[in-house]
Amino acid sequence: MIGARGVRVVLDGGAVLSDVDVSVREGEVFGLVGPNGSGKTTFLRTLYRAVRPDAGAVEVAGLPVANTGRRRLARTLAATTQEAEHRAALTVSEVVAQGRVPHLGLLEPMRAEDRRIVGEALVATALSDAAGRDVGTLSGGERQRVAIARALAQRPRVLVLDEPTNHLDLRHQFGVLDLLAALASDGLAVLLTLHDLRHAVEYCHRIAVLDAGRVVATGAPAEVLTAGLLADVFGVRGRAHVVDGRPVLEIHGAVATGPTAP
Ligand SMILES: Nc1ncnc2c1ncn2[C@@H]1O[C@H](COP(=O)(O)OP(=O)(O)OP(=O)(O)O)[C@@H](O)[C@H]1O
Repeated sequence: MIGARGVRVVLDGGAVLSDVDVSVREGEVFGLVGPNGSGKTTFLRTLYRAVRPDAGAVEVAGLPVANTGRRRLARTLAATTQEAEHRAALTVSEVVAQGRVPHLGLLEPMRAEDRRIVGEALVATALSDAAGRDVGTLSGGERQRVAIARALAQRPRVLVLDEPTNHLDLRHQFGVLDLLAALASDGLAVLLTLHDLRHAVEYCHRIAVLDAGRVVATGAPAEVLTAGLLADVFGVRGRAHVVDGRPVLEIHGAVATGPTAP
């Protein structure tokens, strides 16, 4: 559903992504992990045309992103971003209803079917009780869920989420991850960035590890997150292993850095 080959992105004269290959299949939760500044957000931005690769090709559900109009793309791919969004005086349900725009004709009002889909997105994100609230009055975590609900209302085949568990309390972190797992098992391709590697191990079918703009490993999380990779890329001591058939990640702390020379 997502196919990126040889992607290179240069920003301000520096290579932010080099030779990135990522493929995400239908029905898969795919995690993009890596330290701060490794290029995760920039890669996601290439998928919805916010960043144009300097080399390589990106396809979403068979559509070449470079030659596909935003509206056509938005009927296939929905994204939630980390960028602050300022929406003056809109209610939660009005924001979620924006997800239907790519499916409507110009100035065409929402149909009963669209309203049903918006209602389902609110239920899926536990926001039905907040439907009439002004988004400006919501907490960071609630706004995160609104963004996910709007993406779901797009009824995409591919869902791309930048740190969807950011700002969420523990219950809602697992709520969102369980929801994404359920959506993937219904056939959606889900690509997300994550900082919590335990979530990556527990929820992702596969991950790609980005380090300084390059993919250094791709595969099942428990196989990829070796002690050596955790130390080299993330600077932590730990390992992933399988306990009672379930992958588990142990992290014991930061890699000790020796005393700095005077
Ligand atoms: N518009 C831009 N112009 C110049 N450099 C940029 C721009 N956007 C991002 N960068 C740089 O590209 C690199 C990768 O940034 P990116 O946001 O993709 O990383 P990330 O892995 O998502 O980081 P984080 O985990 O901190 O969110 C960083 O060094 C960043 O400073």
